[in-house]
Amino acid sequence: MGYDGLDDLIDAKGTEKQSDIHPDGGAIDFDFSLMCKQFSSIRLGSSPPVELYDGTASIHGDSGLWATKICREFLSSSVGEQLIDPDSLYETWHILYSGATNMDSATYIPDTLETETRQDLQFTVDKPSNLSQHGVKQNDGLVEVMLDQSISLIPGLSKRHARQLENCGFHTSRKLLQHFPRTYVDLQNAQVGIEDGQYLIFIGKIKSSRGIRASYSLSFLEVVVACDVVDNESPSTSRDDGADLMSDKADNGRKKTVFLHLKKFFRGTRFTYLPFLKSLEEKQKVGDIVCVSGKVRIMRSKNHYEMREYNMDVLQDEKDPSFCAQGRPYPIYPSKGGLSSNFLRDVISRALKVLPSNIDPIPEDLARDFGLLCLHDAYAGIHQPKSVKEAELARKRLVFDEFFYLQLGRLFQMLEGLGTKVEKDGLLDKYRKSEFNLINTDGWSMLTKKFLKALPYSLTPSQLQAASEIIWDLKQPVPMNRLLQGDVGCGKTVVAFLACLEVISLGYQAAFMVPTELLAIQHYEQIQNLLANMEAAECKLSVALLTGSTSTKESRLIRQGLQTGDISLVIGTHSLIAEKVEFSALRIAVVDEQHRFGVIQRGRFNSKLYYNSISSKISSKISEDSSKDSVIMAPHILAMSATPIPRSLALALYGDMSLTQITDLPPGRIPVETFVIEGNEPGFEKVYQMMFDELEAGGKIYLVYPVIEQSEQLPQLRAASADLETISQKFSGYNCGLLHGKMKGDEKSEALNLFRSGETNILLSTQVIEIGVDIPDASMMVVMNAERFGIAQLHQLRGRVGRGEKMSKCILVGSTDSSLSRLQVLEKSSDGFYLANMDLVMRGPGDLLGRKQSGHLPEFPIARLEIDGNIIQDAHLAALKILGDSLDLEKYPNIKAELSMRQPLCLLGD
Ligand SMILES: Nc1ncnc2c1ncn2[C@@H]1O[C@H](COP(=O)(O)OP(=O)(O)OP(=O)(O)O)[C@@H](O)[C@H]1O
Repeated sequence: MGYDGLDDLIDAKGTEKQSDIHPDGGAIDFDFSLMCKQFSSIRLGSSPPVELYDGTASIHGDSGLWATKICREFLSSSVGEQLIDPDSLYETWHILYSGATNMDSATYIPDTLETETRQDLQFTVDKPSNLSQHGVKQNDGLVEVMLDQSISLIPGLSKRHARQLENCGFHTSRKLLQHFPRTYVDLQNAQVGIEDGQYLIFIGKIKSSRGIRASYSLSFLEVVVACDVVDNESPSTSRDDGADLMSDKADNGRKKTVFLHLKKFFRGTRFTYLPFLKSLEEKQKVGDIVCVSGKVRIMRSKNHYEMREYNMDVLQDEKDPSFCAQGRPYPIYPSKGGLSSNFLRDVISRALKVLPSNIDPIPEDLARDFGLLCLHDAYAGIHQPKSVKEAELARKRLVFDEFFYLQLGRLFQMLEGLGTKVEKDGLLDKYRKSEFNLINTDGWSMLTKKFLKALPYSLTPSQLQAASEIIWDLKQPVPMNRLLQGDVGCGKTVVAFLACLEVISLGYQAAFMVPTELLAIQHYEQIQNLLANMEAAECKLSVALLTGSTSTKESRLIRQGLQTGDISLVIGTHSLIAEKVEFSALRIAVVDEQHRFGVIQRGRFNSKLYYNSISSKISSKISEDSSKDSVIMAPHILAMSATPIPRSLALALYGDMSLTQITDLPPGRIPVETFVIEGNEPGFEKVYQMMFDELEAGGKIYLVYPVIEQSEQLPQLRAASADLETISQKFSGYNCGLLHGKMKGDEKSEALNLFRSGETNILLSTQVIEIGVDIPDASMMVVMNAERFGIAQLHQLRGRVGRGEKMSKCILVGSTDSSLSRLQVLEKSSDGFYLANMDLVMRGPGDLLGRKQSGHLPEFPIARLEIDGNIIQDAHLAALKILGDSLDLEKYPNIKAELSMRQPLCLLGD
């Protein structure tokens, strides 16, 4: 045959068949069964293992035996088997062996690495001294777990390998264990049939185990497992009598035996030596019943299958093989920085094997109360689940942790800002009281009561309740941090005004920050009108408007007024948080449409106002009647959100806030009639006709466009500026106006005022009107290219009409037929919370909140806000429970340590 021996044959095969270098990187992919046909000394199936390399044994025999002996002793000695990955036996052996023989660094190249990294990534041996560091150390009662120790301490990882993992962001075991499977493939029982590339699970008997030297620097272990499976092709098959484990008497005639060739490859000269290969072989005991799962590849010989990516468990006698062979999820990981899914699975499984069971900082009883797995089981369950249910339970626990530490961090930070236990308990109490049922205006100041009386309408029960809740909060010795939510047009502004008046009546100041100048002007005019209704002269307050367009002279005067305390209420844009603006006695800051401001901005706003209000207060020594406590108190914050945010999202974004919801609408509101129409020629004809009818009936129309100017890139989008002429011609008897974000401040308010007064009948606008614009007699809205907007955004836009008592219409013009179905949800519902939830589920939080705000959402590696709403509520309750029990977390040192490790506090931005 032209070969001197088997060594020579394998070496020659390795070099000859370059195409056989596996694309995964370097492992030689020769078909061992084919070779058996050529070289009769190798036999498969029931044949006993063949001592292939006796010749080399004489060269290294002594040191090999010595090393194997030490290796065995080493395993049974102090290090303890539980800390050693059975698969790393060869590596442990290597340490000892290399000490004796002083060989080059040994390497193991898992055949699971992607090509580009495969050459660089190598498993070598852990120093035994390191192994002991993987246990749990008791340190002053603190469980110092391995989770945050360096990745290099995972047994069997070479320095290079650890470095590569670190470069990909896996600095610690925690990082690695939190690299969650992207998906699970359905591992099926092989009895259903075997096809190339399938993930299957088998029960079989080990027939042989061979460590084979393939070349001077490459070796591999091949374990052959015989399994009985149903023969779908022929009714009767000759069977190997050793492989009848899965036989079912009824099926006896239709079974066949298949042979699995489980292969692991090793690169490195020292892995080609006999003692090492022997030690590999010995780990797999011929005759053992095993459960093997992984991906099968068909070999050239019939009924022979190769598996390079596999798990193998030896079954104990008492285990029911059929149970073990049940299908289960098989994790597939997202590859990262060139580390393949298979490689990551290998390393994660090593990390799991040394993961101590008592790593959970959360007390057992709390975990039980919320139906959670312990942390150890959760990591095991997510990475190596036995069932989909187990994976789901594990996921639930890990999602809970993400939310829990976020909530805990936020609440903890809030508590840290408070002085006394009474204040802290009071704050926690507030969070616990999700329902505040008391409507009580008795405690309100005279000024607030007069304002209430002078309103041209009565507040709805829900508005009254919200105002009661907020005003009650204002009287507490703790700064309020509250989010006021409600559907479009429910009347949040007036509730916020009531809160402002309450603090003003006590001699303090209020600031009202809104995201656009238009809205600032509108609010300013609205409060002036409402105050004008009040009879008593002493009720005349000094109110100022401060925006980017305020002249330098005027803004200097306003700043002076704020500093001296002459101005009681200032309404403005983010100019209010400019460094130069100082307050004399700021007591409440209202942040309207607060999700338009980034969290960082909000934080800056809070702390700035706090600082300024203290500094100016102390220096000017005004408000003699204020108690010392109130001097050092931060201002109350009332945030308002017009986009109804599902509670889960609100907790994630504003976990540090108490929530108040206005759940009803002012009386007499008629739901806006909504139509979805395709934007083709007949569609537009219909739309124009409806517009004519509306104008004839004395209505006012908003025409909303996705863009200002026509663009060459997106010619299908209708543009506001470009359409002005067309629409003006079409509706020649009526006046058309234009409003968009690129116009100057005064141009914008003029356009809006003309529309408000009725001089303009049709206002062509971009989505700039989405926020807060309140023109009660606007009765129709047409949204062009409506599919470009999110559901929640369209609901907001639609909320600009139907604010009076007139029946209003909203027409959503979709560009294509296929875009209509998504829009139709708006035809059916006018409930903002329902629609926000739909948007959350359909498009995720990013689209619901818009890019700016969603950029401030904390990162959740595993949680999905759209489906994990219940878990975040549980986490919120659990955080309250823990803090209620120990305000400074001293009773829960492990939780405190974990909290600081996760660093959720910086997410607050303040
Ligand atoms: N109880 C009420 N009865 C009648 N009208 C009311 C009542 N409360 C508020 N309004 C009026 O309803 C309109 C909408 O109020 P407001 O602008 O405060 O709503 P909003 O909740 O801020 O809505 P949006 O989020 O759309 O800005 C205003 O014209 C306001 O005067």
